[in-house]
Amino acid sequence: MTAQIIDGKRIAAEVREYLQQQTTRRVADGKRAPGLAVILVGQDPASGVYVNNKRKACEQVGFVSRSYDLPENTRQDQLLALIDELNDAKDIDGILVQLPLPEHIDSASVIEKINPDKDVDGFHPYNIGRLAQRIPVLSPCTPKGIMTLVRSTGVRTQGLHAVIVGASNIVGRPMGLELLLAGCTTTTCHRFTKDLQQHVAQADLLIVAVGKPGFIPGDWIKPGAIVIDVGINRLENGKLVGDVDFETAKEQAGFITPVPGGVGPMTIASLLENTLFACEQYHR
Ligand SMILES: NC(=O)C1=CN([C@@H]2O[C@H](COP(=O)(O)OP(=O)(O)OC[C@H]3O[C@@H](n4cnc5c(N)ncnc54)[C@H](OP(=O)(O)O)[C@@H]3O)[C@@H](O)[C@H]2O)C=CC1
Ligand SMILES: Nc1nc(=O)c2c([nH]1)NC[C@@H]1CN(c3ccc(C(=O)N[C@@H](CCC(=O)O)C(=O)O)cc3)C=[N+]21
Repeated sequence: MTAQIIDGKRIAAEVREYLQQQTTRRVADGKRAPGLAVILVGQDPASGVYVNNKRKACEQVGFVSRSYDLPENTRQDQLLALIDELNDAKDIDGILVQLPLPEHIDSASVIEKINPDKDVDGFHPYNIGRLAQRIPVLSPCTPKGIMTLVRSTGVRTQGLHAVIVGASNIVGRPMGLELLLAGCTTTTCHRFTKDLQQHVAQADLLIVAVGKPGFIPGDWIKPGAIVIDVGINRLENGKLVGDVDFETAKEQAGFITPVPGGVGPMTIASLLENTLFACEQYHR
């Protein structure tokens, strides 16, 4: 069996197309375009690429994007002061602080400083709490984008056994919540999980977000499963690969996302969706 490829690049382009139409309509109605502020502290090359992709996507759909590239040695109080200023800015609907932050800055304090109404990453404890209670919310972009990809397969999520490998704040844990809300029976695996292979083999829907190239071999995967590979790993030869061994996995899975061109573009599309939502819901 050869898996159907879930084309995240195409689905993300469709979402952006819709957002562009909505933005054009807003502006024609005399309203302002949604505005996103993106803050990058330091020079991490990978973060630089993602941040640029976000800025480009904003421009493409007609949003206003404001960029703040701060030096590595920025103090926490300076970053918090900038967030305060953006919390008050009338033309800014979303604030994104690229993670990871340099070690001398406490990311939890930074995230909590963002006005929850402008927290388009959906990382603020208020928004995570709302998500857990199924109240419409700004929800974390990667899990949100993955839900769009899963729905694109046409497979009903209710009753599926979803196995998530990785339990980070930004992907694994909120992913478990989203899938629980979608009616899946969920298992979240992490560093201390015993017999990972046995859990993976039971997954009708497998989400992998660990950050280790080829971490999940194809022959662990249940035949016909939906496989979502979140990992972004740059090999020494420059090639970008996921956490799942794609070549062997596509012979087992029913559906699979590629890297690149799978989850990554959807994360950005979901960020734009959240920015429009924040604009319409909170700051019309
Ligand atoms: N495509 C996209 O849009 C995005 C891609 N990414 C990519 O996804 C990957 C994961 O990112 P992120 O969640 O931020 O990473 P983190 O490093 O924050 O989290 C990794 C998770 O994997 C778990 N883990 C590590 N080793 C093992 C192991 N041997 N067995 C089981 N679990 C293990 C960790 O467990 P523990 O909690 O016990 O430490 C942790 O929960 C990275 O490659 C990142 O670049 C991330 C965000 C968005
Ligand atoms: N506050 C915050 N919010 C985030 O959402 C966030 C973050 N910090 N820190 C880092 C991770 C990672 N992440 C990605 C976004 C886009 C691609 C992406 O566009 N990927 C392309 C390829 C990119 C490339 O060529 O390197 C693809 O998979 O096709 C990847 C990864 C968002 N994250």
